[in-house]
Amino acid sequence: MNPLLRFSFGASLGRVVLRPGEDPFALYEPLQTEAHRWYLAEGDGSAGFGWADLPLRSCDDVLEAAGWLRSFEAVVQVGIGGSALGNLMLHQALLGDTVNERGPLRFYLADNPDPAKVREIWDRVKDRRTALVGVSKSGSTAETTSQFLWFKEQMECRIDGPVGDRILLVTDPAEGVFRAYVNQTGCRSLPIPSDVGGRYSVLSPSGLLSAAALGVDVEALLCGAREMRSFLRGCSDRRINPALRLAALHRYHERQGRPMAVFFPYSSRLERFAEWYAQLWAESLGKGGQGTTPIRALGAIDQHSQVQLYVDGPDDKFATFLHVGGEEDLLLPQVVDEPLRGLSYLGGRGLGEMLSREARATAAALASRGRPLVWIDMERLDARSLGQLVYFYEVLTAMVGRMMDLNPFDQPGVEQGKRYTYGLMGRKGFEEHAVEAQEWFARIDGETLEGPLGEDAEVTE
Ligand SMILES: O=P(O)(O)OC[C@H]1O[C@](O)(CO)[C@@H](O)[C@@H]1O
Repeated sequence: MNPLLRFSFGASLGRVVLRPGEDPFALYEPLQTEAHRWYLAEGDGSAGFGWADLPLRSCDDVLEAAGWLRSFEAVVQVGIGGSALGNLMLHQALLGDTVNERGPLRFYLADNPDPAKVREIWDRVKDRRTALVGVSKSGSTAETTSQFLWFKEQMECRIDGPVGDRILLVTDPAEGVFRAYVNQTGCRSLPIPSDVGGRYSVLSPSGLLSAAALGVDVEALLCGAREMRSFLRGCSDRRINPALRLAALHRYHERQGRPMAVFFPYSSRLERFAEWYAQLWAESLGKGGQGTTPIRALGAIDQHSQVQLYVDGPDDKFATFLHVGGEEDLLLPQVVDEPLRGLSYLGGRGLGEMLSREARATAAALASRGRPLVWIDMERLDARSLGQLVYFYEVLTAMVGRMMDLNPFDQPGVEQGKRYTYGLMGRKGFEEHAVEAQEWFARIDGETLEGPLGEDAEVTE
């Protein structure tokens, strides 16, 4: 078994109604076996499977470009979705939220095209020697390309010399506007391999570049991913392979009327991992009327927010607890002040010890109500173990998609919105989409209540 992650499935079935002799794992046996065969065959050559071999790719080009980025004082990365969430996830998990306060290189991610946010980033970097990194698999996403244009223009107005000397684009090797810009200007670039989709690209230069520039050991990250890859490929026993087991449980609980998949890490450093997971899960598996909704939770914060609903609300969720060990603990003092005597049970205990016990307590509370869950123990959180976890979730998601008989690598529902946006922004060739979007929106708008709320309304207590 893999050394850094341990999976416990014991309490995971919860209070489900089983017919005599029914075994949820047995129910899915043929699908599990087929999904594993499909994974080993790398999707039988179907598009989008390039992520599976990313851990085998050399990262020399990333390390070289990261060295170049470190010659700047600040980096602005424009990118969204899979071209942003992986970066934020790696930075938080391995460098902490205060990385900008510590390091000589400041990093800002311009994902949402919100003018206030963009202005704020610019105000922070405009007086520094700044590099502009554009990350986009397609090289055409409007949120990313628009911000690229804006930051490039600001930089052009402010610096001497060609702005291209400060630009690096991470994009498809052959297609898209970003690639055309690289070909035309000769600016620096790194590839996102053509058969790797955005949300599966964190182990490609898309996710690795900023992490390496800020000091993450990306070789250790890839090493962890390689370890998980060999483990999951080598273990075809569906009762031992944790990805196969968990895939069957996710399917089972969806079919049992639990359309929500809660991801509940007990570590502030994994809050963004939950966001990264949510995109991977939702975009890969929400198709054709199927799919479970990923819910981001954080221990212990959500004990004081969502847990009431998980324990006492409808039995419609399947939770994954992720417990992290090996962290530095902070010891609490013995309580001597008279008025604080009621807290003496905390004296001499650790904060980390408490967080860890709270994870157990919450999982136990759910189990006591028959709510299904799976428990993952991470021996410690470092680049290697995170590489294992990332790769595990990519394989799990892909295999669940295969068991659902859908394509886990496309996103037709998102593309519809993208086409409407292009149309509404006046992009040539998307005129019909603009008309269609306006027609649909008119129907939504048509339902607006007449008059501003409160003006004519009689308020009765
Ligand atoms: O990297 P790109 O091509 O700019 O895409 C950004 C994001 O947009 C999507 O295509 C749709 O949201 C995601 O899958 C992707 O991560």
